[in-house]
Amino acid sequence: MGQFYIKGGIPLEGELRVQGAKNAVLPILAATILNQGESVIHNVPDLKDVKTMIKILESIGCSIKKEENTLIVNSSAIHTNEIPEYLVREMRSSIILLGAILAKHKQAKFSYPGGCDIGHRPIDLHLKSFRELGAEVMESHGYIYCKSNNLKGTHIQLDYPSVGATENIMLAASLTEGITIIRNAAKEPEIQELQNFLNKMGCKIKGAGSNTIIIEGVKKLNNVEFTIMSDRIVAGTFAVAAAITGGQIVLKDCYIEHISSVISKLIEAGCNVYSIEDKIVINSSKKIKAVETIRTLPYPGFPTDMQAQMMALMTVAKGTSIFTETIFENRYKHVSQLIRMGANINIDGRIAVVKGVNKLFGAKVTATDLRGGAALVLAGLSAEGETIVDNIYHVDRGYEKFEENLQSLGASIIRKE
Ligand SMILES: CC(=O)N[C@H]1[C@@H](OP(=O)(O)OP(=O)(O)OC[C@H]2O[C@@H](n3ccc(=O)[nH]c3=O)[C@H](O)[C@@H]2O)O[C@H](CO)[C@@H](O)[C@@H]1O
Ligand SMILES: C=C(OP(=O)(O)O)C(=O)O
Repeated sequence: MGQFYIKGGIPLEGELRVQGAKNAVLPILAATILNQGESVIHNVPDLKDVKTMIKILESIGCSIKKEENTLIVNSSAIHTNEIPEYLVREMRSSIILLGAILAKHKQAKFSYPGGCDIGHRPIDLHLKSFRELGAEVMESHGYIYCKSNNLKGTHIQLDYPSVGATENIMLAASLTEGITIIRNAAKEPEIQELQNFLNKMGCKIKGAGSNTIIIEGVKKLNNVEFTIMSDRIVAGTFAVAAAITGGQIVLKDCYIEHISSVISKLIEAGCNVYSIEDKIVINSSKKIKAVETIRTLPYPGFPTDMQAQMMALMTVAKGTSIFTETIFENRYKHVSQLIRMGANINIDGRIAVVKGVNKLFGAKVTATDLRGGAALVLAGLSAEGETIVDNIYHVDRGYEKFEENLQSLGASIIRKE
């Protein structure tokens, strides 16, 4: 399953280019099946989830060429709308293919998606929206059966601004006759990125980034070439790595406005953070102050995908921080592992109270999910002695060359298979 061996206590220093965004590239890869032609996608991060998405696309008949960080997807010879169950179960994002397959192939059979164990993660909003668009959706024996001969543009009011449901509706509606309006849509930058990609392919979508998205269905799409934006969660993770080690780093090719909620907490914690063009500079003196409250919220609120990493930082801050995880009900699995390293954390339901300690101590810990695993690596970088993080395949879902990038900033971290 792989392990990281980390020797803590080295302040990180240097410059790093931030990888392409996982949560942008996955729905965009799903969207490549819409044009029945060629999509050239640059800045694709080399991640386990991307490899799974490639396998899924190949399993339905797409041909894919990889040239370094560029993928060329040809979707002209898709021969089935059934995706092998073991691939669907490998990651949550497989569900996004349902919207694309419905739009293009009018029929789909799917099992429920898998992914990290961070909560129940229902897909009721996705399925309700497909029904509102006119699809027949049936759930039986663990499978979802969808038929969509009569899709029609409509008004969809989401009960919650779900990222995945918003993306799925955009994909399903893009080739659907009429106008679809999504209200209470998710506003994440990855939604805007999907809109940019789809419009470059010939779709007519506007409003992404606001809570109302308007999709005018079109009949045919064209070939497309697109470059994936940088990953705001990876940028945030490295910013915290600098903060927790008392380091000074520069992150290149990223947009500070995408992580302003994280940056404002780092500034509150005593770090000096600013941006110059597409670079973010983070200076930390290691005298971290506790941030009183951290409440995860849909964008532009504090991202749930940064909660674990920020908690690792608060374990060594002066004072007490209170975390409220409002998005996923089971996203505190890293807490028991941080406690093994000497952290003082108490959980009551969705609240975690973190009392800062002077230092953490190296220990053998287990990654239980993607961001929780990254948080343990950050804790290890600051801890006294050696930390061994087990089950790092979780971390490989979202971080390209994680240990190599940390090494380039001076960290002592090696991978053992
Ligand atoms: C690949 C990707 O982009 N993943 C991101 C996406 O996940 P994902 O798209 O799964 O997240 P959602 O925004 O859909 O989920 C947010 C909340 O809504 C609930 N919900 C969602 C759909 C639904 O049909 N019913 C329902 O109740 C979920 O259980 C969760 O409590 O957004 C999350 C929230 O920012 C991030 O943590 C994930 O990294
Ligand atoms: C939870 C995450 O991803 P996914 O939705 O792909 O499980 C994440 O990126 O932190």
